[in-house]
Amino acid sequence: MSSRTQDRRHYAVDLREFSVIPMNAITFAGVSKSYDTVRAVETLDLEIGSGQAVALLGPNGAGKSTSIGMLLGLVRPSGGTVSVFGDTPDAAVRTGKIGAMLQDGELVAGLTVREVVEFVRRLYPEPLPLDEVLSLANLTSLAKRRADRLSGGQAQRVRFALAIAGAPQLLVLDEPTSAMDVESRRSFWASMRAYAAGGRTILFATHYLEEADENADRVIVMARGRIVADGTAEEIKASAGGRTVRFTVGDQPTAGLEALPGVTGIEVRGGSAQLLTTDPDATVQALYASGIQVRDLEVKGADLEEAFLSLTGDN
Ligand SMILES: Nc1ncnc2c1ncn2[C@@H]1O[C@H](COP(=O)(O)OP(=O)(O)OP(=O)(O)O)[C@@H](O)[C@H]1O
Repeated sequence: MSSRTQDRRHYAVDLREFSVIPMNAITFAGVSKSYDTVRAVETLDLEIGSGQAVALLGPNGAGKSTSIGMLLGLVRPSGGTVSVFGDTPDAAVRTGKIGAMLQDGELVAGLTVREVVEFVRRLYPEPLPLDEVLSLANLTSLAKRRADRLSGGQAQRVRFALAIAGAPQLLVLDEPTSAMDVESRRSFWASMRAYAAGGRTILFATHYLEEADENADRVIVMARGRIVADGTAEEIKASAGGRTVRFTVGDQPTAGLEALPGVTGIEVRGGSAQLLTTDPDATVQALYASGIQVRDLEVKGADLEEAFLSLTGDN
């Protein structure tokens, strides 16, 4: 075989491998983190494919920020390895593959919005065009304003602009809308979706369940350092009790409702009862057979809030 044929074969094999094995954007393999006696993250195994928008949802202290810190190379894991597009977090940050918007971060005093964004853009090898960054972050009309004289929501938009300035393939946002009012939040998520539309990967931590529901393809719920659920918002709702059955019960005794088939939770207040159930048909049949006089019966999907509380054990 000539060396030329050998070269060509080698090339063909490489190409095939490249197309068959899609690279994960994020891999956590057996990752844990302890701060002295506090076990912030238990053994975490997680793969996030390229192009997904993923919400990391969980109550205070669940381990979200610690996981994000490890992803960005800011926190060293106590065990396991984190990789980003096959690289270490440090290398991925250095080469501009990750952009991040963290919970705080002062904006440079005395510079305009345009100057701050331009300054950061220039740190990256292949940044987005300045006008595109300003437009994506909804900052075009604020470009000449001083960055240290903005409202909380406007300052968050500048932080978002800085996070996308280097055209990162992975954008990581830690509770990005915590200081925003409803309107700012809506416009922020529109910007985020516009950025994600180019096949980029987004990971964001949030306490707001409706944000996860509306903006993520996949929702990962963490509690006490562990993943307690992982799926679409719909799957998570279904896995945590599925449906609610509501009805008016008046002042009749309600003992025994919790024992009806499928029921995983019950709340009785002001003459109305609400049952969380995995099997609404069986629950309703048994309810009618129980002798309780049921009025205004209604069955609907549990919302993500109920699912979340049930999964994290915070109810
Ligand atoms: N630098 C630190 N030193 C000691 N303990 C820490 C440190 N950072 C976090 N922890 C602890 O680790 C646990 C996980 O915290 P982490 O901030 O990762 O959770 P979180 O889900 O991001 O919470 P929040 O939503 O409140 O930001 C908590 O018990 C927290 O008190």
